[in-house]
Amino acid sequence: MSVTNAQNITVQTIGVGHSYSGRVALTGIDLSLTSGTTALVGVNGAGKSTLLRTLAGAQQPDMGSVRVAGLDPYHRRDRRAALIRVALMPQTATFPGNMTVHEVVSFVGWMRGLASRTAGRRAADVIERVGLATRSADRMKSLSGGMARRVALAQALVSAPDVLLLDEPSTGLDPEQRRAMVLLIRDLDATVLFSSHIIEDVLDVAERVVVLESGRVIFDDALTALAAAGAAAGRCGSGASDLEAGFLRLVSRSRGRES
Ligand SMILES: Nc1ncnc2c1ncn2[C@@H]1O[C@H](COP(=O)(O)OP(=O)(O)OP(=O)(O)O)[C@@H](O)[C@H]1O
Repeated sequence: MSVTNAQNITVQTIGVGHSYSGRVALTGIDLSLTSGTTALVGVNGAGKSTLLRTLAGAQQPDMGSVRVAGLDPYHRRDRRAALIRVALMPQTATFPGNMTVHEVVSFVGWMRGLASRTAGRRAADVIERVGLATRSADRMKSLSGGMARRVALAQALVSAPDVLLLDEPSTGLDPEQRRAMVLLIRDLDATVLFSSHIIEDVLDVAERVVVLESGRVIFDDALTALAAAGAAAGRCGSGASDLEAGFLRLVSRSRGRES
């Protein structure tokens, strides 16, 4: 079953491949994402971060092409217009420790083309949305790791991009913060692709799941289809366990084909 709407594609990859010093990270990736939330899952080293950076215009692939709202983020003519539409929350982010939370978020808004007053206002809004309003005037060096993750999300949200790419957004958060992050992602009005190792997060948020294994897409369908595959294999009967069983079954089948 296809879960994309060909008329409303906001991000697309065509035959994308990438290697690092001969080690293949991505190969033959054809993906179309439209509005809604998609989870990107895979074991360590499957290629998730590489794919997210590639879609964000942050890492030019060796092969194939990327389109954001029909624009090529790696072509000089389109790059500026494409990059305004897409934002990446990276897996690890570093911040200048002496800048305040409000300054680091509004600065990113300004860098992404907002007038400075608008950037300041939007920064205050998104800082509130990520639950850090009371820390807005604090210096970044005074924040915990989990709070810094939420600042990274606020930076991604500040320019209200059409496409949000979130690299393991809930990693390093305590259960309460994780829950808040999940609810926030669920309410985003954008095309969202987020990577995660936490199967409950996928269950709570995503409509669609893309599974990467050794740089290839081995599954791209509705969440319910992955859970159904897991239930058939393991007869678990609980959502998260069915998803996990579906995921493990896919990965082991894919590895069986390779060996
Ligand atoms: N900058 C880099 N230089 C060399 N190899 C890299 C680099 N970044 C990633 N790789 C390699 O590319 C492959 C895919 O890595 P990537 O970080 O995209 O996977 P991932 O699915 O995000 O992993 P994780 O879940 O551990 O974050 C891995 O084999 C990794 O070792």
